[in-house]
Amino acid sequence: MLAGLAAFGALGAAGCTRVASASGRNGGDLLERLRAQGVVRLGIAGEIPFGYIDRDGNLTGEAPELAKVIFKRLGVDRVQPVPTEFGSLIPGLNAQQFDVVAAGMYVTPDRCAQVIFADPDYRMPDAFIVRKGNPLGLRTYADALRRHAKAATGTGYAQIQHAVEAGFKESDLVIVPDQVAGLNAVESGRVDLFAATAVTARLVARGSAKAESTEPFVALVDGRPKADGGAFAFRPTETRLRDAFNAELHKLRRSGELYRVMRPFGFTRAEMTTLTAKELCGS
Ligand SMILES: CC1=N[C@H](C(=O)O)[C@@H](O)CN1
Repeated sequence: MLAGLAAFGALGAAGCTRVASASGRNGGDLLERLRAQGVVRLGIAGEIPFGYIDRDGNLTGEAPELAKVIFKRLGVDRVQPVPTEFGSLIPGLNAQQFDVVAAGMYVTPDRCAQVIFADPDYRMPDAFIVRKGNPLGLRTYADALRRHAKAATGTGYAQIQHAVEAGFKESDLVIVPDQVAGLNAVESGRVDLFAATAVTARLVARGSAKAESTEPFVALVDGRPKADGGAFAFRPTETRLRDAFNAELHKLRRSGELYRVMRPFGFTRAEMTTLTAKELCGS
């Protein structure tokens, strides 16, 4: 199920851009349009297990699989991937390159100023990829700061903020395109750690002879543990689509099907959550 990630570069979505209809801009009828088209375009970031293309060329991951179930219930039969870098997901969504972000994106106040989120479908701590044996003993951002570790994370990742909250200067962080580049940077010794979601770190380091993932840990904000939950993101005008999506998500959660969809991707009951987007947006 967790088959390898097809190589993604920073694929643009050229050719996918289209001009929003007036009603699309004011949030009127995207759901109706998607129903008529029979297809919804999902922005993904090539990250196992969240959203990726498997070795057979098929779109999968917790978010696309959930999207398939939910959009079918909403009357949209097909999903179509639009791969891009994680840091390009919000700009791509707002530039109409795809209809929804299906990449397990954390709901953060900064992002809530740019997009609207469904409620989180999972919660997750961070972890590091470090050299085998963890020679610097890096278990948290505070450890990494104390040990003057060279820290890396991915473009646009929430972990940039987590590291900065712990005292790192943003300009001292090495920002790489994705988790595969992060693993390579650790393996080659260019950096001491790559910070990611715990499940990303675990899965990308699995099988590496030179690197391993640390135990999961919760990032701190203002000295307090930070709750991180990942969700689908929509353009700010698309409240009707977001609300319809949310209603189906809640039904799946209540019936236990949400967990059944997510479990094959390495999620456990500990990662299921009742956090809301509103709570995580801070409003
Ligand atoms: C699924 C995911 N979440 C984090 C974020 O939302 O920034 C980053 O670690 C990138 N990948």
